[in-house]
Amino acid sequence: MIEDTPLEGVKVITPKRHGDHRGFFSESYSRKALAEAGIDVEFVQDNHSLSQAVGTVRGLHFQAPPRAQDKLVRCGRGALFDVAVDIRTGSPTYGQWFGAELSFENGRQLLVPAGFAHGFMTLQPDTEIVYKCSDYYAPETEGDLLWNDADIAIEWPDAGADPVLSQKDAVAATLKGFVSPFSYRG
Ligand SMILES: Cc1cn([C@H]2C[C@H](O)[C@@H](COP(=O)(O)OP(=O)(O)O[C@H]3O[C@H](C)C(=O)[C@H](O)[C@H]3O)O2)c(=O)[nH]c1=O
Repeated sequence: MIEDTPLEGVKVITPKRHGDHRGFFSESYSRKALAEAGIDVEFVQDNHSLSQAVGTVRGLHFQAPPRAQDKLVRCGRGALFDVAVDIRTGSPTYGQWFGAELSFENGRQLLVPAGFAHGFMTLQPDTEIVYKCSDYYAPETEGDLLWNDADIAIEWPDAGADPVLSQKDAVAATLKGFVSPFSYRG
């Protein structure tokens, strides 16, 4: 199932699970199935990270053009609140966010297109995130925005009362004064 969200191009994707007495089987990614739904992205790199503490926040991150990344995000173990923020200058939803709980249990995935910052907060210990990227890691093009920026005003779950952050994320830029490398092509 592929569901639209209020942000153009951000989709919630829930692949079918075939359950039986052993457990389940799911095609967690099919380029053909996505293309048939009008989502034609060539992913080239898979990322996998483990966050041990509940309330770990990673983000809000992006890579700037020409190394911008589309991401297809899922939760391999545990649960997390995954967020996309529209940072395309001129977009009618600039600065707006969409979030969804992704978990091993619900099998839900979030498609975060290039032009959107991405971040998440873990909701269970030892949560693993697995995501496909449409371009390779290019640290020289990385940008970030503060996870709790007052103007973006993401309604994070309570688990983030005392978040675990990287040093980089703790001092990320605010939306005020941010000059986006992305422009909206309506
Ligand atoms: C992103 C990345 C990182 N690394 C290395 C660089 C560091 O030595 C180590 C940790 O990197 P970082 O602290 O940037 O990892 P996260 O904080 O999880 O960053 C990611 O978190 C948010 C949610 C994202 O969507 C991005 O994919 C990415 O920015 O992995 C690599 O070798 N390749 C990579 O593609």
